[in-house]
Amino acid sequence: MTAPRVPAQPLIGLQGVGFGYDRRPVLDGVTLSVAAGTFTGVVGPSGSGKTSLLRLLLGKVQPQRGQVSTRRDLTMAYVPQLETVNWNFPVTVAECVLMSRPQGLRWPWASGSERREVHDTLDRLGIADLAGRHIRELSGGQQQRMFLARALLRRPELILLDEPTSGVDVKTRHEVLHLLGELNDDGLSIVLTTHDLNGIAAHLPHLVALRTRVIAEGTPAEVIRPDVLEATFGADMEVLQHAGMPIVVEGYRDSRTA
Ligand SMILES: Nc1ncnc2c1ncn2[C@@H]1O[C@H](COP(=O)(O)OP(=O)(O)OP(=O)(O)O)[C@@H](O)[C@H]1O
Repeated sequence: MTAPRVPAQPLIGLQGVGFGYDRRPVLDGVTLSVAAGTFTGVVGPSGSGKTSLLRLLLGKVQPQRGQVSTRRDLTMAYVPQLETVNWNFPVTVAECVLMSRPQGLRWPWASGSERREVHDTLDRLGIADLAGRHIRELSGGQQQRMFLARALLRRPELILLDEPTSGVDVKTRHEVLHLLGELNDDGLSIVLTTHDLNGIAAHLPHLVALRTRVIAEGTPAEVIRPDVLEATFGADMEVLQHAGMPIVVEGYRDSRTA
């Protein structure tokens, strides 16, 4: 006889969360749960509250209404939007990655095992040969990988990425997505935000459409639908099906009736 399955406690649960920076609500009545081993994409227009949601999950800001329950001892790491980073900071890739350690060690003082760990992480992300480069001299895709390396060095169970593929080319976007898929297969839980419905969202197992509230949640087939997209982005979009995957055609009706 098999034991009854007890649903695993979520890593983080949001119940009826309301949040705003001033009196205007940025998030309202948001109920969500991040389960172990899941890979979730949060989609929504600019200003819909995606970054604020990540900050709530991280515990950087507190809800004004409702509750955020985080499993005790949960280790999280955050990969910021690249535009928010100060690239003039005079450090190499290896130093920048090493500085993510809680003790924030600079390279000259790193032990052999710390150097090896940095090298192995950079190697896994395919940028070990860039370890000695100044961070300003990296391409967008390389910068993204360096921040992923920084996050992974903290050995998180959950990683939160804010727009991880904005400003990178199609090939890099595929590589980043593939890499995240591999990390998720290895057990890492992932939440990312994206504007990119066709290039990213359609390829993820689970999506949340956000516009102040959760408009819809589910598989890409359940979320990437004209009614959900209209309610989320306020725009008329047609959705085609190709090889079992939704493809969004933006401005379809507008261009026909123009
Ligand atoms: N520190 C802040 N102080 C005041 N208002 C803020 C602050 N950060 C964000 N906001 C406002 O809160 C709203 C939601 O912002 P948030 O960054 O969460 O949206 P987003 O969906 O991540 O947007 P984007 O896709 O453009 O990054 C926006 O209207 C924004 O101007």
